[in-house]
Amino acid sequence: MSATIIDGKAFAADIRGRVAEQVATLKEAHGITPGLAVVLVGADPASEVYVRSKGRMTVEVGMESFEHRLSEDTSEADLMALVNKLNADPKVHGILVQLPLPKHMNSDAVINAIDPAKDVDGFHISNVGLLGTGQKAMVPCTPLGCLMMLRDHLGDMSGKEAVVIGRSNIVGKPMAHLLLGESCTVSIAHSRTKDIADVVRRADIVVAAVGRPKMVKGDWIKPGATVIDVGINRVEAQGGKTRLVGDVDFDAAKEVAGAITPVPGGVGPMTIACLLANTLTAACRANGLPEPEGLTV
Ligand SMILES: Nc1nc(=O)c2c([nH]1)NC[C@@H]1CN(c3ccc(C(=O)N[C@@H](CCC(=O)O)C(=O)O)cc3)C=[N+]21
Repeated sequence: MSATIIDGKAFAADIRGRVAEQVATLKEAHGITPGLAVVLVGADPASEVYVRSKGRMTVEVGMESFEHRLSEDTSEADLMALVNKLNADPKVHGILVQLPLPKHMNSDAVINAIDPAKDVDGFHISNVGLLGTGQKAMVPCTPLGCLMMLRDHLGDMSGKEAVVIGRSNIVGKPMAHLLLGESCTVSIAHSRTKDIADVVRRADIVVAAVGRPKMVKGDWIKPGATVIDVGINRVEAQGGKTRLVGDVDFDAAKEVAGAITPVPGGVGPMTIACLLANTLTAACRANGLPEPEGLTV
């Protein structure tokens, strides 16, 4: 038996279409154009690619895109000054400071300087606390995208065993909170987990977010489980080229799983779609308007 392949690319395009419709309505009915500011410090080539595609898709859904590129040796004080300026700018509804930041900066301090209402990454301590206590928050884009795919594929998840592999602040921990919100029984496995294969084998839902290529083996997967692969690992391929692989051994896992997301074309495109959804949500909330439909938790 071969698993259903969850098409994140198509799903993300659908979400962007829904965002675009609601942006058009917001413009017509209220004269509001949602704006997203992306700040990139330094010139990491991978980050450049993501920032460019974020900017393009922001414009495609009818929003305003503001890109700020700062040199690698920018001081933390100068970055903070930019964040404060964006906080005060009424045309900016969402702010994303691309991570990782250069080593001389304190990322926590920078993130926590963002107005929580504009924190479309959902990384501010205030949003983390709101999510952790089940209150209305800005939800981090990657876990939100994973949840949307899970809801679409499974519907009701209550009582299911979910195992999140990875305990990062940007994926693992918020993902666990979202799954708890769906009434799953949630475990978080990580590098120190004993008998990780056995822990993963109990899962009806596996979310792999460790950043280690093909770490999750086919025989770790319970037959019929739903597998969400968050990993985006660039590895050497033939002819001196590189290619992207996930944290899951896809070819083996797809023979056992009920459904699985591919890499590329799975979680990655959903992350950007959810960033746009969060920006729309932020613009609605900033103007006291109802939440966009079908785009929030
Ligand atoms: N403050 C902040 N927020 C982020 O959300 C953030 C960040 N910093 N830093 C970097 C990571 C990475 N990230 C990705 C988004 C989309 C794809 C994506 O669309 N990937 C495509 C493939 C792209 C390719 O071919 O390289 C896919 O998986 O199909 C990947 C990675 C967001 N990040």
